[in-house]
Amino acid sequence: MSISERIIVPLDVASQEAAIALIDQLPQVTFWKVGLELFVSSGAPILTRLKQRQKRIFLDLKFHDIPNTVAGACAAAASYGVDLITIHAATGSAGLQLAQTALRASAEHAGVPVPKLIAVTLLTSISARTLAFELKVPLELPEYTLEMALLAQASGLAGAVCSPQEVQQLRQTCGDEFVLVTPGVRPTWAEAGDQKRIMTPRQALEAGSTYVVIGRPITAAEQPGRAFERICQEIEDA
Ligand SMILES: O=C(O)c1cc(=O)[nH]c(=O)n1[C@@H]1O[C@H](COP(=O)(O)O)[C@@H](O)[C@H]1O
Repeated sequence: MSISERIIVPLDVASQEAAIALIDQLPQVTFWKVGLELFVSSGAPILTRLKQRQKRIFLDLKFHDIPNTVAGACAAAASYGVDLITIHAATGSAGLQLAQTALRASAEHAGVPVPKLIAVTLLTSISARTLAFELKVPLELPEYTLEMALLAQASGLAGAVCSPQEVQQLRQTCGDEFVLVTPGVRPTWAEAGDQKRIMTPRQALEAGSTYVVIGRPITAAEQPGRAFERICQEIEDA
């Protein structure tokens, strides 16, 4: 995989028109993420538009519900023929297992490749302080994310989403085949914004990320194409 193929760019915009404009502005991006904002506002047609352009798709709807409901949602998502789908690890093993089984059956029935189901361990906007004092989780943050990744792996999932700060530990424990996707990635010249547990793209890939998700440093740049190229160059110069 080339460096540019390991960068997933989110289409965090509110309309299909805005999404298409961004896709056409960044022809060098091969892997796009469709998240809650765009999918809720525009629905599935954006997936068809991406496929027409031979793009890979990360359908990031972060499912979190009872087992029967997440399984149904994963089955529906899998039938679109996307590459990656997210679910919260906190759904628990019964839901994760049922979702994985339903997703596989649905993809096979639709005759599309089976998407990789990956579990969000802990959102990258959550700090150690918030985990302890708001969410009342009695584990240290690195231990909690590792436990969530192991739960996902034991439930048959293909990978996990974590911050770059935990990715090295997860890579060492979960092995080379486990897909690790890290948002919360910021070049030194970009603002952190609401992300709390950040690293640079190069550090994240060196620490073991399979893919990095980089949004606003690219999409909010004056020249998104140049920002994307600059990030690729900074990784390659390492
Ligand atoms: O699942 C995700 O992609 C995700 C998980 C997470 O823990 N943190 C996180 O930021 N994301 C997504 O990654 C993207 C990050 O965007 P930027 O902060 O603009 O780079 C957003 O689309 C988030 O929805």
